[in-house]
Amino acid sequence: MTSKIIHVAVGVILRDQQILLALRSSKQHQGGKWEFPGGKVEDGESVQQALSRELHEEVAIDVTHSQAFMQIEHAYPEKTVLLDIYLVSGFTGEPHGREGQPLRWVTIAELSNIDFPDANQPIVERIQQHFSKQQGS
Ligand SMILES: Nc1nc2c([nH]c(=O)n2[C@H]2C[C@H](O)[C@@H](COP(=O)(O)OP(=O)(O)OP(=O)(O)O)O2)c(=O)[nH]1
Ligand SMILES: [Mg+2]
Repeated sequence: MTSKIIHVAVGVILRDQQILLALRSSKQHQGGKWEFPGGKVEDGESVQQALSRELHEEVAIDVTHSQAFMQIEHAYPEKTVLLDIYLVSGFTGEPHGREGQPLRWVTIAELSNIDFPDANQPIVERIQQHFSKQQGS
């Protein structure tokens, strides 16, 4: 078993106070779960370059505004991932699943009821905190 940590660029894509999710295919690691679109950072790429590339490849959007949000390291039995999560608040194009994967928009409250990979629980909590503070201020 390899001890290499897999670095993943993850986009929390926002539009009209909703967030875009994609269904991971049954053949993928954590298949059948909903995810924030994204993928592995390749050698020589910055995380933001990887984010832009992955979101273009997976959901056909071009990122125009993103900001670092949080990082999570999570050990699954078979691999350890470092999720590098960005808020994507500006993009061009209309999202669609370019790899045939279903997409859905959910409200921030609805995130609590989604079947995500285990690593994602702290992301959901942080998003909900972040946006409840913003609304209250
Ligand atoms: N994109 C994404 N990956 C996540 C999330 N939560 C989580 O544990 N992961 C894990 C699952 C995978 O082990 C890894 C991401 O890999 P990926 O399958 O998206 O990578 P990729 O797009 O480069 O795909 P591939 O070319 O290897 O098929 O991170 C999430 O919300 N979004
Ligand atoms: Mg991916």
